[in-house]
Amino acid sequence: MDLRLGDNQYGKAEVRLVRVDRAEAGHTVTDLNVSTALAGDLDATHLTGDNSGVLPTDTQKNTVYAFARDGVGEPEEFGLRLARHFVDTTPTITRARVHLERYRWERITVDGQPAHHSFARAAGVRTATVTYDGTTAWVVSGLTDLTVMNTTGSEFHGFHRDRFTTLPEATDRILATAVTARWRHATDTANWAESFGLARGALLEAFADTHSRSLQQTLHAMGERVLRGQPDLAQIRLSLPNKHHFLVDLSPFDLDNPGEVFFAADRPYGLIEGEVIRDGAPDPGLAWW
Ligand SMILES: O=c1[nH]c(=O)c2[nH]c(=O)[nH]c2[nH]1
Repeated sequence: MDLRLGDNQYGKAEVRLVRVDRAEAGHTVTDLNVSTALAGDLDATHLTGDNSGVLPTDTQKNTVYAFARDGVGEPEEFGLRLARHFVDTTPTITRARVHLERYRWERITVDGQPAHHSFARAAGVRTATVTYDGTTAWVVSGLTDLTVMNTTGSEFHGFHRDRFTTLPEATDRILATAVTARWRHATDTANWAESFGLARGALLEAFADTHSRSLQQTLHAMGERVLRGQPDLAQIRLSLPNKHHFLVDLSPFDLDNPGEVFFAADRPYGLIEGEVIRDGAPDPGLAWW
């Protein structure tokens, strides 16, 4: 035969799970979007329609909800529980990948007091991807949609010019981006909450205190700051859309514009992506991304 079945995986995408912990002192909300992807000996279903080795995606969804009955914990923990369960209990499945997004709900304050059971959805999403192959569990933590802006301290000049280049050299511009970052842990045990807090803080601090000559340079500084702060992190990848802010020409109205009035464009946008890797970090194999 000149054709063969290539790589494949299957699972339930975007299982929306909200868990309420009803402590007397105050409720807490865990709001997740969970996606499962299983791989293994699945030739039969593709080639002959024999589904005896297929754990239905409906069952995978049910497992997410059933496991949540005991509590969810940190996204990495919940992902590890699920991934290990699918591989360790399903004969045909040799690899499970569980991707989680956790949405933020902040407690509302009433007359200076934290509300008992009222929350407002906050910006920014925490992410985790766990991949387990029956032996090793790879854990990647991250965040997305963390929108940040520096109103000065950003330059972009000295770039290559050709006959299509019109961009003026900028010695003082707005730098804004919505950070997507994923960092890979060298181990499958960690204080996930603390590690996430440190990484998020490092990203924000590096963005704020790096005098930027390009978003590429800022990206590298952000990645470096995260890895320097946590020796157990092996690798970080960043994807940074350059949210351009163009100074509006007010001269038709006989007005100057000393860097105060901007047009915030939403597209197109520069998309700057890159990674920082620690020398000697274990090979992530298929787990990365
Ligand atoms: O920080 C930047 N990097 C670029 O590569 C680029 N290209 C561009 O047009 N503006 C910018 N800004």
